[in-house]
Amino acid sequence: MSKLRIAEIFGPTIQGEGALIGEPTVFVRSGGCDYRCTWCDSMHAVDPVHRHEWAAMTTDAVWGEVSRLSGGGPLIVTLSGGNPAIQDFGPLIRRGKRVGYRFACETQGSLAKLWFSELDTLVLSPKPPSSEETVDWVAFDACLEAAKGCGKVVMKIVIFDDLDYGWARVVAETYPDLPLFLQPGNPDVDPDVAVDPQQVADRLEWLVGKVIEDRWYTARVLPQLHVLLWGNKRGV
Ligand SMILES: C[S@@+](CC[C@H](N)C(=O)[O-])C[C@H]1O[C@@H](n2cnc3c(N)ncnc32)[C@H](O)[C@@H]1O
Ligand SMILES: Nc1nc2[nH]cc(C(=O)O)c2c(=O)[nH]1
Ligand code: SF4
Ligand SMILES: [Mg+2]
Repeated sequence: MSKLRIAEIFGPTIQGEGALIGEPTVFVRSGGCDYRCTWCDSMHAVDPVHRHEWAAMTTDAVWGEVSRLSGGGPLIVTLSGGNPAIQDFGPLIRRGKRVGYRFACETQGSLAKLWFSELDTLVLSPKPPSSEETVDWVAFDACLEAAKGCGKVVMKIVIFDDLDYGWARVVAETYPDLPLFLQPGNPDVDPDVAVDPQQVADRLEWLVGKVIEDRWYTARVLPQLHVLLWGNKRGV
């Protein structure tokens, strides 16, 4: 049986971002990503220099760890990374759903997978200009197509500056049916550097101000709750 490359499995903690904010969840963070966002807060799951820290695990082993951490659950399992869409999480989703677990996945929308249709929530997070990545919208649309049958699909856009904000406005107009979540970018991605809560609040206030000024009433603006609580610490 082929193995999954796993950077870390942790929780239960709360989902700190987006549509499921505040909900208890166990994270399965896969290793490897087809992007290199300048401000990625999870480079330990992206850069192959960390490959030796990633474990090759069978679906059964991943499931065993999720089950142990959640004390038998059920709860919602969040697949993140890196880009989880590089790998086949279908068997894990089916294993968990048999016993009442639900599954969410965070991905940038660059690779479509058939197993998206088996998720409860798919979070697509196309990357704005500040990431220095370029979105392949054909691939993004293929993700939407693959997700047909999934409970719900939402879009979450990270905003660092005015350019990102303007970009997000255009993207939102292109995808009016996707519930939209905006989150301010966190420039402090070093896990050993403390995050200043006042700066987090200032960035949030800046973004809220812009959304309200523009009467952009379909956008929901949220902070990264885990960053407020724990900074960029790993495993929370
Ligand atoms: C680490 S990514 C992993 C999943 C997938 N590769 C993606 O980017 O959607 C998880 C989420 O964190 C967001 N993120 C990453 N770095 C961030 C930062 N410095 N500030 C705010 N959000 C960030 C991403 O945009 C994405 O929504
Ligand atoms: N608590 C918590 N919430 C999160 N939401 C998205 C995360 C991610 O890195 O994908 C994340 C994370 O790493 N921790
Ligand atoms: S796509 Fe996600 S995991 Fe990959 S580099 Fe960008 S933020 Fe990091
Ligand atoms: Mg994160």
